[in-house]
Amino acid sequence: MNFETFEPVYEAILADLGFDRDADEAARDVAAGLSTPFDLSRFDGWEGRTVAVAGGAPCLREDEEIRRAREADVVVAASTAADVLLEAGVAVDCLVTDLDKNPETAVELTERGVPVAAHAHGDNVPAVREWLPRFDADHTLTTTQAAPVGPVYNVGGFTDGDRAAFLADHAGAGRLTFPGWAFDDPEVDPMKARKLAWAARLLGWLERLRGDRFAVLDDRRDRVDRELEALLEP
Ligand SMILES: Nc1ncnc2c1ncn2[C@@H]1O[C@H](COP(=O)(O)OP(=O)(O)OP(=O)(O)O)[C@@H](O)[C@H]1O
Ligand SMILES: Nc1nc2c(c(=O)[nH]1)N=C(CO)CN2
Repeated sequence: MNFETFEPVYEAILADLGFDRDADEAARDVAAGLSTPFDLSRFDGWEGRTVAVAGGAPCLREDEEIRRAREADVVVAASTAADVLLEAGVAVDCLVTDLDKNPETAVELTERGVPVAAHAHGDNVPAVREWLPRFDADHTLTTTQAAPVGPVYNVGGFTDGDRAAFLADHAGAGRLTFPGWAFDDPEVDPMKARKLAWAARLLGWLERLRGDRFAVLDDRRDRVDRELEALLEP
């Protein structure tokens, strides 16, 4: 997805969650100064393949969810999903993170040559300054939710998990599966619940754009469809 397509939805997210576009742009610019270009053709091998987009819900630890990740051709892990999968012996092909929970895992993965998509936004500039320089730049894709500049990319998405799905889609992924997702997780705080509601809308948008249906949305599709009608109406 290009930024022009993403921008109206991005603006709606900012308005709903009270985040500031100027702060996102400032974070992007800090990240740009600490980044080198990343060749996205590196993900060409994902084309047409089954990609598991692993989320950070507690259910990821269940055997069935681990199995779904293991069976995929490619595993893209959002944030802490990487630690759970690595512990279970499932190889991770890419980590998508905004650096707030497991940056040490990200350092380790880039050192092993596994690409990490590191996201800069208005509320994580200290983490960007601290951690980006520690990553192996050859294996670091820097992302923003604002307009892309130079070595900082935006292929759509907001939370780590849905950004991972947009990245997989951008790379031409075939089937997408979603182990470790729970939109109605009673354990999360109110802000996280609102972010998860956006993750659901963004995945709903992505499945429409792909002409696809993600089983992970089956219990929530009516609600997401209603919300998308309001969001995407001209
Ligand atoms: N119940 C859930 N709790 C947390 N994350 C979930 C859940 N269900 C799906 N996810 C997806 O998994 C991703 C990784 O979750 P995790 O809690 O490990 O990371 P996070 O660093 O807090 O994510 P973010 O910063 O994007 O909120 C989230 O970004 C979200 O897209
Ligand atoms: N400005 C801002 N942007 C974000 C934030 C956040 O807390 N602040 N959290 C995200 C995923 O959790 C993604 N983007």
